[in-house]
Amino acid sequence: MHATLKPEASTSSADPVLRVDNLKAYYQMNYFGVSREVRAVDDITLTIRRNEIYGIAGESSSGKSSLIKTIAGAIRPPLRVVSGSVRFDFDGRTLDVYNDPEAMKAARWRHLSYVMQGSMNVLNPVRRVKHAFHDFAFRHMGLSPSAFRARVEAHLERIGLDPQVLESYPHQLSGGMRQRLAIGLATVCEPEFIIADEPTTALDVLVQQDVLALIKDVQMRLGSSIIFVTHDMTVHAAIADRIGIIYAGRLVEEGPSQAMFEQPQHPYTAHLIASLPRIGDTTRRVSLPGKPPNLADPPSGCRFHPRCPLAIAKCETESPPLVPRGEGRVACWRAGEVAAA
Ligand SMILES: Nc1ncnc2c1ncn2[C@@H]1O[C@H](COP(=O)(O)OP(=O)(O)OP(=O)(O)O)[C@@H](O)[C@H]1O
Repeated sequence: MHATLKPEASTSSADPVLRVDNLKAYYQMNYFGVSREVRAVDDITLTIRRNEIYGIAGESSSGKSSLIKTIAGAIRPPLRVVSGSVRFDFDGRTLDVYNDPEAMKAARWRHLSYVMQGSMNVLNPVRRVKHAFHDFAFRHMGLSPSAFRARVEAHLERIGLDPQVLESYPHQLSGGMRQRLAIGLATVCEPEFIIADEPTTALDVLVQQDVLALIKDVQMRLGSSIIFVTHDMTVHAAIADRIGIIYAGRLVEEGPSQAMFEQPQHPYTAHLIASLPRIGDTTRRVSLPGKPPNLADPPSGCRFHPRCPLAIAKCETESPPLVPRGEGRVACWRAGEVAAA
């Protein structure tokens, strides 16, 4: 076991392991000589505690993947960090993702791992699965080749895979097995922090349940923190301790999942919850009018106001700050008037 990877005795589960402060990350675009900025991550501040599963929700193009890539330090042009910071606390030391590239490189896989969107397809189709484990994890574990193989085999067994899969080629495995392997790869070094982008989206419902149970199990066993993205609120309900709701590049609500499902504070969250199908309820789900805004030219004031059933004049001109409310935070001038879904 990596004794140094575990939180020190003096740390408690209330300590933040990730602090994101006033983070802005924009796509710098150039169309026929005209430059534009797509404000995909626009002034996000959040913290994640040890042993916590934090879900990020929001509709397509709201900026979820851009946020999570920026947190993972996995951005490439045209996306760039404009301001703000992303800091992890590993083993009592602060890792400043955008100011310490060497420490970031050393932390990858060992302290911090990233299951990117479509990661079940990252396995090289012409190489046996064992090579992926070797390429990603061997140098971080400080083990002899035979001890490393034994460790990987034990890990695969724990996550419900026959160690024989190491000798397979990716095309010989089902989508669910490949997604399990992607999670296996991300967790074999027992990282303190796991970042996952849509880890279950491409899977059918039964396999999805299986993979969710696996993520939860790995998190409980390792005591890791997880931040994950999905647009699927039922997945958040199943595994997230807290949820952050993103709308047009901004965090508009955050809180413990149960409280959020019982009493959403933002009209957009109320809509996301109300649009979920319910067993036995045959009434039509109401869809939200309009489209998500263009992030190169977002609406003034509250970005949700053109689609909001509660909007008043102030919402068009003044952007509501994200302020504490109940057990979480919300950015809405009319938060007290949002009806439970
Ligand atoms: N490579 C890119 N170049 C320019 N703009 C981009 C790029 N990737 C994403 N965007 C824009 O950034 C904004 C946020 O996109 P992002 O993919 O982060 O949203 P998302 O919430 O993860 O969506 P989805 O659920 O569909 O993956 C969108 O307006 C999108 O068009």
